[in-house]
Amino acid sequence: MTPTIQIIFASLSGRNRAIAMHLQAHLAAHAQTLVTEISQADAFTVPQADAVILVSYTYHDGELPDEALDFYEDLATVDLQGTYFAVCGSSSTQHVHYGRAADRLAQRLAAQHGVAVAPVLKIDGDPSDADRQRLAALAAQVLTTLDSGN
Ligand SMILES: Cc1cc2nc3c(=O)[nH]c(=O)nc-3n(C[C@H](O)[C@H](O)[C@H](O)COP(=O)(O)O)c2cc1C
Repeated sequence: MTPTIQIIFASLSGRNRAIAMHLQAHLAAHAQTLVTEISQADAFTVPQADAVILVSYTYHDGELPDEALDFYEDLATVDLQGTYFAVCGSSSTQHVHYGRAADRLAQRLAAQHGVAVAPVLKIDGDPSDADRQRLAALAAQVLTTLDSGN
């Protein structure tokens, strides 16, 4: 059966939106994909997908984006057993807490018993060609995991 993958992104200036679309482009031929901006995402429906990929920038002083807070809080009451996940995002090494929002999202997904398919993938600023390859590899890893898990 065709797996379903939800891609949820937070993006202020567009990098993480583009990353979400890039991931979708790699996944769409093999999975049913749904891309949602995080303030519009419903944490309670995440378990309906076979896998979820969160894509987020980091803001303030290593914090989650403001518009991600409701989703993050709601997630704390959701059982993600059997849901695979990956987290990635563009943030900036110019800041002390590089990409910490991505780490926090991954920790929350794991705390709710989601199954990580890969380590958090952090991108510094605009994705380079190498970063695009790492994103493609992440997408492939999600598909491989779903293929072997279903
Ligand atoms: C006010 C401000 C605070 C930021 N704080 C952090 C931070 O603490 N850690 C980090 O890794 N990046 C930080 N960033 C960098 C953003 O996460 C980075 O520019 C990211 O690529 C933005 O993604 P977007 O284009 O999807 O909005 C900050 C950026 C701004 C403008």
